[in-house]
Amino acid sequence: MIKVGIVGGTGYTGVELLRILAVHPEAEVVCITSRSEAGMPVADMYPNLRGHVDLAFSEPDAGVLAGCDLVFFATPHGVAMRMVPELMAAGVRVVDLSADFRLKDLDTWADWYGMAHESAEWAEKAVYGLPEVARAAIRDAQLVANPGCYPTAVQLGFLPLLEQGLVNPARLIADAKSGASGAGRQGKIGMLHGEIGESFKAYGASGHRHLPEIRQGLSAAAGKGVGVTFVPHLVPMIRGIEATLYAELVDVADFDRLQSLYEARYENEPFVDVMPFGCHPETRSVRGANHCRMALHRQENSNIVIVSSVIDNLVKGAAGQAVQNMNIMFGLDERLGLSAPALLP
Ligand SMILES: NC(=O)C1=CN([C@@H]2O[C@H](COP(=O)(O)OP(=O)(O)OC[C@H]3O[C@@H](n4cnc5c(N)ncnc54)[C@H](OP(=O)(O)O)[C@@H]3O)[C@@H](O)[C@H]2O)C=CC1
Ligand SMILES: CC(=O)N[C@@H](CCC(=O)OP(=O)(O)O)C(=O)O
Repeated sequence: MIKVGIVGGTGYTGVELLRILAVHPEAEVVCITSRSEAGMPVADMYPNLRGHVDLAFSEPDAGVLAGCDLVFFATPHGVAMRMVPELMAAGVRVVDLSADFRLKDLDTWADWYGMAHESAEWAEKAVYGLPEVARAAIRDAQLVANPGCYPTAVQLGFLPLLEQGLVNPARLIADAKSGASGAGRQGKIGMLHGEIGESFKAYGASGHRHLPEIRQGLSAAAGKGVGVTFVPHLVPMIRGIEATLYAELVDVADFDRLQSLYEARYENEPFVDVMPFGCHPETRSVRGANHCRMALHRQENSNIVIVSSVIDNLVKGAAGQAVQNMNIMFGLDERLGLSAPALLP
């Protein structure tokens, strides 16, 4: 059994980790932290876990965490970078769900996250944990930076086009929409039901912290710098991200082979589903599941390829992908604990 600790257990990604790990045959959660709720039984806060999780929340304790085989950080940015070096020294493996170790350029990180990075050594050594790109490196990593939710949907949708050099890398557009759970559980007026219900808006159009992360991943896939326009939107649903992606095909004759290219690229990926050409994947088809479901389109007589990519932001966009990474790191079947299909309706 893998002894697992979770730092930041009261947030949405923390409780999603618990939901998945509660039925994982090879992992046992031995500690789950919350400073504000220390002492409270987890199942009192989250009754869906009654009968599955007997633990109570506890204060983060470096000694207890150092006794784990793997620690997940489900904390706001700025927390993991301060605690990880000690865990690394103790030989613990870490999957960080926050953005602390995702960017390799630490000046860019500091600009977007509003603080200086405090662990340059581990930012360099961390492996960016998108399994569909970095499976071999994840297997050997001590520290995995779990990708952001929007970056997961956007990168998986664009990757085959960029890896094959089929599109103009300077003009990529990602028009993405997220449910409200993407903003976490802490109270904010802008996230109240009365504020977001029956409404729909763009935000971060002039720049969002996921833009450098998307640019970093897509540039690596293209083997050169890319130009991306990324605009996130907030939609009045709880879970889910839909990213509509646009790219200019260099040679329109390539439209004939795009579908088979995508199918071949993701043929052996247990969590990426390429639907038939022209389908419109729905977020509800991945709700609660670790899948990214996508489909390709061509708009009449144009050279624009459109990819629609959907994920559950809390699963493939966070906790599910984190458990997928844990499975890879420990040499387990990647699908362990993650095989449940989506909830419908
Ligand atoms: N929501 C989403 O869809 C996604 C979120 N993420 C990322 O995952 C991380 C967690 O997100 P989410 O679950 O939404 O966040 P929440 O804000 O809902 O929860 C944060 C958790 O971290 C704990 N925490 C806060 N500050 C500290 C601290 N200084 N030391 C220790 N624990 C602390 C909180 O408990 P307490 O204060 O009681 O200790 C709480 O349990 C974030 O970095 C987020 O950006 C990534 C992908 C998707
Ligand atoms: C709807 C909403 O507010 N979404 C969040 C992104 C989700 C998230 O938590 O970002 P990470 O994946 O980087 O942790 C935002 O726009 O900041």
